[in-house]
Amino acid sequence: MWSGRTALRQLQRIALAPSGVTGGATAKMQREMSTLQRVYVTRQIPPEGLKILQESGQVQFELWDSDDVPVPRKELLQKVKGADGLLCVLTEKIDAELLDAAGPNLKVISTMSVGYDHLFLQELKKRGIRVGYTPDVLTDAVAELTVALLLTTSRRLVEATHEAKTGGWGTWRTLWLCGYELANSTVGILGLGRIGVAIAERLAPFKVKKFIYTDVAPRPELAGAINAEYVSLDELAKQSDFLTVCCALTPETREICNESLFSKMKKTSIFINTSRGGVVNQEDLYQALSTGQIAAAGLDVTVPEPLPTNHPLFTLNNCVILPHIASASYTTRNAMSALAANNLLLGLRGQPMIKELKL
Ligand SMILES: O=C(O)C(=O)CO
Repeated sequence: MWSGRTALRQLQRIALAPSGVTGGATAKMQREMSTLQRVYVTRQIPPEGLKILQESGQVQFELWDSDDVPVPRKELLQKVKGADGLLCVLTEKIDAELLDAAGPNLKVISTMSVGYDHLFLQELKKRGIRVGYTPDVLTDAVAELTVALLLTTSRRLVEATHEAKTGGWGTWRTLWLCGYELANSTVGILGLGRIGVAIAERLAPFKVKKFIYTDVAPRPELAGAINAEYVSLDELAKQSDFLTVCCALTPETREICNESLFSKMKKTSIFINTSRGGVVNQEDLYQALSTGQIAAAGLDVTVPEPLPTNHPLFTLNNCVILPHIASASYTTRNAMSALAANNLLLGLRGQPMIKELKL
């Protein structure tokens, strides 16, 4: 095992070398490296996580040294061969094909995300592969962004700045660019977890009248903190002035926001989604928005991502679309990176991870 600054610098050089290049490692160092566990990192992750891996003295890792494009699937399948661990982000499908390509050494997957719909959990369970993920550290950032998106959508900020910039700003008008306010409103949360609670805590000071939520079962331990009432999905749709989706994407929640849900919502309701695009039937949402069935929608997530610029949803003034940035603060992305790295190292040492999925 290397120790000291020279070895660390050498390890960093190897870790950060472009694919397949092992810098200027000597034969001795290469022998020592062969005792380190092998890890592939599918993205240039934020520096805190990289530093943890580099300074661990536990792993040698290669990474896809870009944040602008995901690692091509072919390259990924090649690079995971023989790896002990994989640190990935949500753009990589971790399925049977990838696990077959990796082979029997693979013991740990650590995803730098709270969502895990890109992981084929049955396959991972079958093969005894442990999974780390990054809940909690992103709750504040996601809740903040959800509130920002809700206000941007309900108070028509994108339309308003566009009008101001492009000459649409005439005289002060009595009903021009009017939207909907949170005061005295009912806010519905579809899927109550840490993020839903954090959103409600931030919205409460806006004088929301009532919080309601639905989930597979009541969650009194969470709902108590925000005084939220458990209702059916139908009631959630009927009563909510603002309906915010916070559930994970699972077979049960796929396209749960569809024509049936939108048709029960009020014409004045605002729909917000910062969870996963797959929970929404986008054709049904387009219909609901374009026919005035609901007032507006704010989406941070879509199917596919990126949403093609010629997608019909982009033609609507009452639809605000963000490029999946809910957790995108420097603090949070570094915290996610560090947690993903620590989960990986702990998992590879056979110890409990800080945040591990129960498979
Ligand atoms: O972590 C996730 O699951 C995201 O969607 C990005 O923060």
